[in-house]
Amino acid sequence: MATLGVIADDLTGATDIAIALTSAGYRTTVVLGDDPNAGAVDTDGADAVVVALKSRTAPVREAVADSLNALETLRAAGCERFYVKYCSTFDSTPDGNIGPVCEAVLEALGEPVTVIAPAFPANGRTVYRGHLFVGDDPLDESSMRHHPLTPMTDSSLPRLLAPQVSGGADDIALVPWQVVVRGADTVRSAIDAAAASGARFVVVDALDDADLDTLAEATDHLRLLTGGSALAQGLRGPRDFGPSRITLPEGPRVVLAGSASRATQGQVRHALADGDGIHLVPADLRADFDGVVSTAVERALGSGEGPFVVYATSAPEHVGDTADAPLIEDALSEIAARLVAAGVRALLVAGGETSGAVVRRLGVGPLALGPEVDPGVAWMLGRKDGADLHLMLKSGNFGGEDLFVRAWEEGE
Ligand SMILES: Nc1ncnc2c1ncn2[C@@H]1O[C@H](COP(=O)(O)OP(=O)(O)O)[C@@H](O)[C@H]1O
Ligand SMILES: O=C(O)[C@@H](O)C(=O)COP(=O)(O)O
Repeated sequence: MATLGVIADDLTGATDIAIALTSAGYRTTVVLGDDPNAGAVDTDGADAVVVALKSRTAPVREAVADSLNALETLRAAGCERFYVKYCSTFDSTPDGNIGPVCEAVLEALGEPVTVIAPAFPANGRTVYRGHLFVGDDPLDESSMRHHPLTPMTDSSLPRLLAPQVSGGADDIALVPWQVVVRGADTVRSAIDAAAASGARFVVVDALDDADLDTLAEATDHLRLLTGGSALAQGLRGPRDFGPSRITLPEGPRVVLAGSASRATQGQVRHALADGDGIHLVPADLRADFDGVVSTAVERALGSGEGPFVVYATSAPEHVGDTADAPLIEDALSEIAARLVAAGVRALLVAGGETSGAVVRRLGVGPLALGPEVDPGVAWMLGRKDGADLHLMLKSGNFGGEDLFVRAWEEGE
């Protein structure tokens, strides 16, 4: 029976935390939240189950309902401890749903307090004095300021959270780094003291993995944790896994990049220098959706050794009207479906929303985790029409610049 249940707000986030949990010693299964069979998925033998939602940009009411449904699925699978996984860049405007989802899950569990811990040091996300940094920059000065769906204009986690929870600023406390370095017992006392004075959401600073290990130990009495994936690395699972291996099938090396994030833009440019690709332009899709999709599929199927990249964005000026986002997601999903129907058995998809759209269109069942290629990025193995399907679902901002080339060399 699984003991840890994770509610992840997007599919790449689900992959990311599945990687962290596996390295922490949990046998982990990822199920899609809107898979009609999700409730019946066989999670026997799993130590952790991750339900992947597509709720990051959903309206509050819908995100809360989906998250509470996921909680029920996890409880039915035998989970006793829970984790709400959101993005390490805390993608959530004042109308965002991170606060409402955390509050709803906390209340459904009848628990008094949880922590807010988006830090992911290996990918440059750190929290100091409650401010979230991306590399050298506060969140609101990073490329997240211009994200097409969740532009971030503040870096203070307490300030971002206050309008989203019912108790406002009084519901939120901060455990600063100066307390974190004093060790797990001190952090546990600080969290309990914050709860005793009425706070239900405790933001905890973290500059490196050691700080997150301290936090994981300090919170082993809490039934609900919330954060990015890196806090999960500090949890202690029951197993010790060796490195996992895969053999990628022969065939075109197709990358479907819907992400407009800076890391993806660099990866697209790097891959185009080594391979070939096609730029999806919303106006062209509106004029002749089927024609554009057919051309992309034909060219991808005929591509050679290098990666073939179908991309919506390779430069900041490509990011257009956010109203075009669903059109691009539809086009990339349709291209994926036609490629798989034509026999392609490995696809790399960049972007959380994009990955969610593609995987739902493909109708892939539960995903098993393969080797980690970069922090938070791994090949996953699903089944489609009775055959294996390898998927790399990459968070927009993750991965080295050569990832779209290197990913395919992993299983050679
Ligand atoms: N040129 C563009 N114009 C409008 N929307 C775009 C463009 N390029 C990408 N998008 C949309 O932006 C969103 C990017 O989100 P996502 O896939 O989650 O990437 P990330 O992981 O980088 O956040 C997708 O919905 C995608 O369709
Ligand atoms: O925590 C993270 O940064 C990732 O797991 C994640 O959720 C990234 O989301 P996308 O950038 O939308 O892929």
